[in-house]
Amino acid sequence: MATLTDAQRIVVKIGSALLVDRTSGALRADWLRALAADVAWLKSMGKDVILVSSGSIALGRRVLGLAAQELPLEQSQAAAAVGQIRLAGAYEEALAPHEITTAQVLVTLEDSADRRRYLNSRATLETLIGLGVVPIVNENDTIATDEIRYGDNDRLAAQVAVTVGADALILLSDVDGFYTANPALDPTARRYDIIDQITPEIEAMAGDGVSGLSKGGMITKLLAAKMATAAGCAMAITEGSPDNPLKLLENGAASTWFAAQDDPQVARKRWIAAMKTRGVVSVDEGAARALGSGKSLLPAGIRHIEGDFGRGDPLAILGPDGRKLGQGLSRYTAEEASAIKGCQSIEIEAILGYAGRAAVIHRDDMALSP
Ligand SMILES: Nc1ncnc2c1ncn2[C@@H]1O[C@H](COP(=O)(O)OP(=O)(O)O)[C@@H](O)[C@H]1O
Ligand SMILES: N[C@@H](CCC(=O)OP(=O)(O)O)C(=O)O
Repeated sequence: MATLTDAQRIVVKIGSALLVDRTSGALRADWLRALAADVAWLKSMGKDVILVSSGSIALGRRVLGLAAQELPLEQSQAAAAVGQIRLAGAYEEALAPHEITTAQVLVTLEDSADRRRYLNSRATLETLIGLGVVPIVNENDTIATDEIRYGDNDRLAAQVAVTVGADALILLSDVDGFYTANPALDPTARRYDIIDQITPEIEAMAGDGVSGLSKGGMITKLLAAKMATAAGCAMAITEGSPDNPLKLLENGAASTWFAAQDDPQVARKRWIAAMKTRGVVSVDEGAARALGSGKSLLPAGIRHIEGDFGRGDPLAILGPDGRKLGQGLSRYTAEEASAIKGCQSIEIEAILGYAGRAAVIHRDDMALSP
């Protein structure tokens, strides 16, 4: 079974019901302080931690004095705008005593559907993580309308986990795992310790949530599990409400783990290899050798560029003899790539007029042919 200490990059999703007291609507500050201690413990082991936290609507509705039932879209957007400041502030305050810097990252469904925006958000998250920051991610509820929103943070958290190549996704919930039926309604329901495959039988066991503050229930958690595990990220559901839920999970607290189907890197490369290419980049002998030994493609090794492609589009990579070496995602447009081909990376800024990335195709975005 997967464990937290085995994972190097961990995404933790915190549901509204954990962060906000159900009756008073107030922030559960003591619980959050204990969670911050868990995050500090993981960071002290050299792990990368990304938090995906719900709670902006629940916090904001209390401040605005809005009713406890389902709000019309405009009101929930207003509540999110008010609550998100408090939400991010609360994490900053809780993690500061551990000398952990936080960053607020608000995303919408479109940020992952549009490849360019996806790559940009990936680069930002990667930079933050590299600087030791703990990103606090939520959906940008204030601007996301129904057609363009996830609406639940389970799938959003899975998307973040896939985007950053995490190897563990932990959903802290109000239930300690996945049961044969909704345990709130069926006292005979039994919990699974581990689920290797999400079969139609498993899917049929997932029901809605009943907490009133949350969205999605088990249905969105299973969708999240499918996304994460297919991309090589193991996922756990565990009860989040006791203090220090991550330490408890590591010490064997009840949970359900969904097994990763693949290594995250392998899954990502398979995804890239299956894309329809939008252009061609032909490279010289030296670059072909460099790619073969796992390096990124630098402008210096590029001979020709073909096609009309944008940043993030997939390109076929051809060797000097015209043989296809593989394919990868371009970090430049066709126009930019043509302008910098054959040049040293250090010259990019002078040629384009702005500082770009050193590689035209980064090795993480490249799948070489077998
Ligand atoms: N098969 C199942 N196993 C466990 N919980 C289930 C199942 N089907 C439905 N549920 C419900 O899903 C709830 C968890 O989802 P949700 O209320 O959305 O919480 P969260 O705030 O963590 O997103 C549980 O409390 C339970 O009522
Ligand atoms: N983005 C919304 C939360 C949506 C959501 O998924 O809520 P939950 O089921 O509590 O994780 C918010 O911050 O209020």
